[in-house]
Amino acid sequence: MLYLDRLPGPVLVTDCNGRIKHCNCDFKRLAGVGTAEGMDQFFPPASRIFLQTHAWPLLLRNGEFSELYLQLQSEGGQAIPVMTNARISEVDGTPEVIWLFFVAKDRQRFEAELLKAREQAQESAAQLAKANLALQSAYAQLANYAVEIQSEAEQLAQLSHTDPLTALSNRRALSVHVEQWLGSVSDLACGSLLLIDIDHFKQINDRFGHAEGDRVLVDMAQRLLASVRSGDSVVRYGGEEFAIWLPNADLDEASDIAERVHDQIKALEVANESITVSIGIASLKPCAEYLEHLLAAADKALYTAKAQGRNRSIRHE
Ligand SMILES: Nc1nc2c(ncn2[C@@H]2O[C@H](COP(=O)(O)OP(=O)(O)OP(=O)(O)O)[C@@H](O)[C@H]2O)c(=O)[nH]1
Repeated sequence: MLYLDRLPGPVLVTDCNGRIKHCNCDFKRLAGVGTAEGMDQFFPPASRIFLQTHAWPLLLRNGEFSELYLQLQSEGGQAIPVMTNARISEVDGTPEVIWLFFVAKDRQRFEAELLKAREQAQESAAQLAKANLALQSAYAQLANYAVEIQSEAEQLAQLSHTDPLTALSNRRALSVHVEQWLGSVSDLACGSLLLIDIDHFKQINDRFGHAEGDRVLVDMAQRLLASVRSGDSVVRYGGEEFAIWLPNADLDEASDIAERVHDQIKALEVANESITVSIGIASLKPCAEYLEHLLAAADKALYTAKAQGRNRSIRHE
């Protein structure tokens, strides 16, 4: 059939049972001449099944199909991917099927490349998800470290404001308390300070030992705490010196508290001997004075209390 040989591509003509009637030169070059009369011989097993179960039913129902993906088989047994169009037409009253094949090696390569690209994309996505998880866990760890550092900083700040022996606040904390008060009250407010020094403390150490001296300091701290209201600050100011900051207390109120302190420590004894303290009292008005002046005034009053025979409170007027 000369006109079939002139067509640009492999063409096969069969009857409606797949018996070969003609094939052109391009088809023979591609799949060989064949040895049997059925077209099945040109297809590998998988494509034969596909032809029987899908292509033929489609063709017989619709009279044609297009772009079905099949595989032909070369004479050497090699699979050749082809796109296939087929149509039933009548020639002299007899139906015959024309099969057109388009070699689709490129499509197969594109599909393989596409598949590979998809696998790579999936792998990248998995790696990204893994990296994301690692990042999240690193963030969580970082947040934990931040919390730990914050808590350590708070502990350090606490330690730097605490006297290790008595667990009272120290003199650094006193300035913080007074400064805070100065920043928060009106000019008319009045705060007072008691500067308390244990009388003849050196003798306690000398006679009963340093450990006993320490016990007295700890006991003293407890009694001072018991003498004040919440909101007042008891601090260990130095060796055997304590201070009580009384925000919003004037000189009279502070003197009352000093008396309470003397009462509280009456029961504090070493070897049946009572311990006494001397107290200097001074008051502060936020508009005029600051902590150094307050401490200087209380210290002056304390010195006077000692000079006047100890075991007493003296007010700085
Ligand atoms: N056990 C003990 N003693 C301390 C501590 N800090 C300071 N001291 C002692 O406290 C004593 C203070 O002595 P002084 O300054 O002479 O005062 P004092 O003996 O109380 O005399 P007056 O204040 O004049 O009544 C010294 O012997 C210090 O060694 C401490 O933490 N523990």
